[in-house]
Amino acid sequence: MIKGSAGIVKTQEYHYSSPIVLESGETLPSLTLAYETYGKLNREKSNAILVCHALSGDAHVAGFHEGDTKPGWWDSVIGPGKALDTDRYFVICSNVLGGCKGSTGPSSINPETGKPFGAKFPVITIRDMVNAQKLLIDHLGISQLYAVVGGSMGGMQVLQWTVSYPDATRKAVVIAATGYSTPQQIAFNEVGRKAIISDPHWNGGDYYGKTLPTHGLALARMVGHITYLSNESMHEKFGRALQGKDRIGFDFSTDFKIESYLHHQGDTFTRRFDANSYLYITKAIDYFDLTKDGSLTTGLAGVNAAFLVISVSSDWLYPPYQSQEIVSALTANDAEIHYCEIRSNYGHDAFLLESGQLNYIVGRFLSRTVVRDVMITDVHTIEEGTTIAVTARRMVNQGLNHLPVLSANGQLAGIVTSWDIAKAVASNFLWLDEIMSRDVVTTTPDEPIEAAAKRMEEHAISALPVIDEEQHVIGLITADAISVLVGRANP
Ligand SMILES: CC(=O)SCCNC(=O)CCNC(=O)[C@H](O)C(C)(C)COP(=O)(O)OP(=O)(O)OC[C@H]1O[C@@H](n2cnc3c(N)ncnc32)[C@H](O)[C@@H]1OP(=O)(O)O
Ligand SMILES: N[C@@H](CCO)C(=O)O
Repeated sequence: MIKGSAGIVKTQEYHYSSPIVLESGETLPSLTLAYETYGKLNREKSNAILVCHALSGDAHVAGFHEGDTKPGWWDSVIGPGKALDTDRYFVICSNVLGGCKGSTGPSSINPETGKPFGAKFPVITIRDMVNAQKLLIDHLGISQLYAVVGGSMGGMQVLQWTVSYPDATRKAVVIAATGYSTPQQIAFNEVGRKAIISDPHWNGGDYYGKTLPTHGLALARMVGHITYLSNESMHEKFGRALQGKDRIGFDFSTDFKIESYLHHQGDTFTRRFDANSYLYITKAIDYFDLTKDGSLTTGLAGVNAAFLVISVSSDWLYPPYQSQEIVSALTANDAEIHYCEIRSNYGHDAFLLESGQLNYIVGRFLSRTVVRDVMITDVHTIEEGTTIAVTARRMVNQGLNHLPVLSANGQLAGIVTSWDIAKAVASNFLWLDEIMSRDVVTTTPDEPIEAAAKRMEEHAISALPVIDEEQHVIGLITADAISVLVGRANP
């Protein structure tokens, strides 16, 4: 497969000018979201994928800004032929509410005072971030997303989407995330926040246009960055190698490469990130908790999407057991769920680095079509014991070629086709039970579409009832629907 670039992109802005009530009960007077899009929205508006970014990401997820040599932060998985294939999908990414890359956040001007919000910005949550994204998606005229995808805090937003708006996305990809923040995660975030707040230049959050609290922010990033790596990857990358010297200095200057590396990560971060945004976004992460009455199963009870959950073997910040808890909760709720643990030494940041594994796993999940995706759910049925005359009239009036027959307890008992009816009339049969096929070939909602199509071909039939575990008919899939699917390029 030839993998290409999403090309040159520009960040756009969406303005929402009405007040927004936040989860805290506070109100934001208006909202701006910075966003980018890649690929084309199809006519049915059914191929949109929203990418949600992690703590320090932004809307520039793929392609290049004019004149730049470095692509967006997840360019390795977004573009023609990649997992989020921009030849098929319309990919959207927006900077989160509370961020500092074009969306409304603490560094934005408060329209009521004409000054940056600073620490007067209301505390926001992951749910608020998702509500803001929903406004953007509505603005783009998309009633249902094909998928929502994200790693780390992006994965939390994905889960929140499926809970807040159960019918607004068909698929959900949750990578290196959790259903709730643990004390250990909160603890690391609090150390970062304390580092910022203890910097005298933080000045109660009022530092815009003055000296910035870079020292505190760099320290916060250093602590955070350690949690994004793994013990193995640090060994591999740095070992005990010294930085620019042959022997240890017996002083407090930089000795080891790992120290120099962390200083570099801290320093570069302060050039691209706002300290107040760091405070607000880490708070949103800490507050994230989808459990209800202490149970994640209860918290995820209303979801409808098909899920792919991915964890990373060496991630000790969001360890695989947390992804497995999401999987258990979804399984208990009968959700369609696929789980995969990536083998990687990179630690938490593997979701940004393991492009080979991610392209394969996410690409397969996104391009996989199952019966549920194309079945008709508004299925006409008829009861056993009906006369052929009544059945024939029903089929003619509704323009039906296939009619599942139900027993008195609502289970599938047989099927009748217009061809059966024609034969029955010719042979003077009176009752449906005399002519219906009792040995019905069926399918289930999660069967891959290719398997269902093959079965239809083998049995030379043109429709399959879709049944649940209790033999109730929940849909119907026709050969016509499958040929439409095969014939069109976009999902
Ligand atoms: C969704 C989102 O999260 S979006 C934001 C994602 N991006 C970030 O978070 C940026 C911060 N960086 C990271 O998180 C990670 O570094 C990644 C995942 C993006 C990239 O990982 P890698 O490709 O393995 O890069 P690595 O961690 O080795 O860092 C390379 C940098 O460290 C520097 N470096 C390496 N060794 C040393 C050293 N001994 N001393 C000083 N600097 C060093 C390199 O020069 C390079 O600098 P540059 O980034 O300014 O060019
Ligand atoms: N590198 C990621 C880690 C948090 O998931 C970020 O900075 O957003």
